[in-house]
Amino acid sequence: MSKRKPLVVVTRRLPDAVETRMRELFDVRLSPDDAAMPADALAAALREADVLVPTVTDEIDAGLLAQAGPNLRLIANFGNGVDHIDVAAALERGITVTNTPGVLTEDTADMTMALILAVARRVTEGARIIPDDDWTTGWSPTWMLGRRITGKRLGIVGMGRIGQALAKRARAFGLQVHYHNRRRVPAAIESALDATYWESLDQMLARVDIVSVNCPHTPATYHLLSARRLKLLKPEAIVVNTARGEVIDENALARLIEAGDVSAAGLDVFEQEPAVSPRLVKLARQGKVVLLPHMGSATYESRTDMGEKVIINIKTFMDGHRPPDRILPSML
Ligand SMILES: O=CC(=O)O
Repeated sequence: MSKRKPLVVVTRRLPDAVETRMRELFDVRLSPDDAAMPADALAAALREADVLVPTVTDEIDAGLLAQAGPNLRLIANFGNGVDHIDVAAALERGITVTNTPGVLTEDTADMTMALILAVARRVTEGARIIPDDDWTTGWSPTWMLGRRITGKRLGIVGMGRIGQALAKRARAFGLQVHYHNRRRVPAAIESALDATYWESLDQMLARVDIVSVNCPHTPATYHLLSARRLKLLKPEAIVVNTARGEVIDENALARLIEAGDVSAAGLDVFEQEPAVSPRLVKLARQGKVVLLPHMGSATYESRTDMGEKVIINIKTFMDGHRPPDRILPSML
């Protein structure tokens, strides 16, 4: 009697090469239309699948996990952040959860640097002027002035892989690197990055010109940049976030920018994606914030490599071994 092949259900379209490989390796059900999976379809997938491959757009909470079928053994997330999955509830049910770390580090750090430059030098605002036929006066000594970044202080909140990759880029741009992290990074890394550690996030925030959020969203980092902490920033400070919207109190940030207490922001992530606060959208129209639709890892290379990581995690798991990118309780 032939053994049933495990069913792998994928919630969104993945790069062609990844889908082709999955078809070769697994009994796979791919997304026909790339729409975010509605909750009832997600529940049905959890009931049927042996392996679920979700993305950040799938909210997998304890209630949904309670409906999982007995076959569901692995949730192989396509993406680094797993804050959309109740991992503790999954682990309690004996379901392994994996992610795709490492392969999107450089691209996300690039996008963070791009946002810093875009905000400080008004790149997106400037880029609209010619297509909108608004360049009537020609070059002017006092028009479209931004802020120099060379010599300024960058405060990185979360000095993991992406934070460190950002620090390298920032050094090349002549920024002074400061950071806050749960744990101080090893001295060799700190000295290679010429980075100054701040045990107190509050103290760092009061001293930096640019703050970049590069930590995961966990219960401990929810609204880490709270209204109180954002108020510690200098009025000319720029806030950048390519991690998760929930780490910043988005409404408080919008209020402070409206009041001129914080200068500007570059955000790639939001608290209620894909909905974005109308206040932030208004500020974007006024050129005070740059908003990107969650594009940090959006390169062909990252997305293909993420898919390969998902495949390796599934394959290793199916072969009876521990997949390399398991989320452990200590990471939650
Ligand atoms: O946001 C994207 C990811 O977590 O990989």
